Amino acid sequence: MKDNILIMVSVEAEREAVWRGLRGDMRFDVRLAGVGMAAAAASTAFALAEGKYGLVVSAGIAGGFAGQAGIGDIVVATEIVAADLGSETADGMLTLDELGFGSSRVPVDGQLALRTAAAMQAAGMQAKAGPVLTVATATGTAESARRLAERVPGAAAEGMEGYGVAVAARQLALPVLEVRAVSNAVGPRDKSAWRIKDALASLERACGILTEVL
Ligand SMILES: O=C(O)c1cccc(C(=O)CC[C@H]2O[C@@H](n3cnc4c(=O)[nH]cnc43)[C@H](O)[C@@H]2O)c1
Repeated sequence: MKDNILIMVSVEAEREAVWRGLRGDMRFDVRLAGVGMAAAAASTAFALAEGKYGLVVSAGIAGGFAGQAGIGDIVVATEIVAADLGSETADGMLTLDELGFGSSRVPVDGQLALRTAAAMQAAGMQAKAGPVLTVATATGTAESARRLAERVPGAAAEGMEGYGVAVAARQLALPVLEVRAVSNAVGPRDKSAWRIKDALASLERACGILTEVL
C-alpha cells in the first residue's frame, strides 16, 4: 500500500508493542485512542483531520471467545460489531439496524482480512479471521459471554474501541482493519488470569506481518 496507514491503540503499552513490531516503517502512524468507543471515535477523527491516510487499523489486546481464540492468538476482524449498542427488550436486544438508526456493524475488506490472517499463520502464528465485537462494558460473566456469542455467531474476540475507530474512518470512506491479540478469555472477570505480556508479544509480531502485507 502506497498511502500512509493510521493505527489506533488504546493504551501506551499497546503503542510500544505496535512500534516495536513495525520496526521503523515510516508509512505507519500509531496514535492513542483511549479506552472505549467514544474516546476511540473522537481520537480517530482528530488524527484523520491532521493527516492523510489510505487505511485505518484498530489494534490492541482483547478478550477471546471460548473455542474461537485462546491466549496469545491473533484475531483479524472480518467485521466490526458494536455488540451492545441498541435497545434492550423483554425478548432480547434490538440492534441499531433493527431500530432503523444506521448499523451496529462496520464491514471490512474481507479479502484483506483473510490475507492478513493467512500471512500471520504462514509466519507460524496462531491467527484467525472472524467477527470482532466492540463492547461498552467488558464482559464479566459466563452468561453475558454466552449471550454475545449467540447474538453474533462466530464472534472471535471482544475489545472496546474497534467500532469507534471504524465509524470515524467510514465518515471519510476509508477502509478499516481490526487486529487484536488475546490477553484473556471472554467470561467471568479474573484480572489475575489476564496474560497481557503474552498478548503484547503477539501484537508486536502481528504488526511485523502488517508491514509485509500492507
Ligand atoms: O495493565 C496493563 O499493563 C495493560 C497493558 C496493556 C493494555 C491494558 C488494558 O487493560 C487495555 C484495555 C483494553 O483492552 C481491551 N480488552 C482486553 N480484554 C478485553 C475484554 O475481555 N473485553 C473487552 N475489552 C478487552 C479493550 O479494548 C480495552 O481498551 C492493560
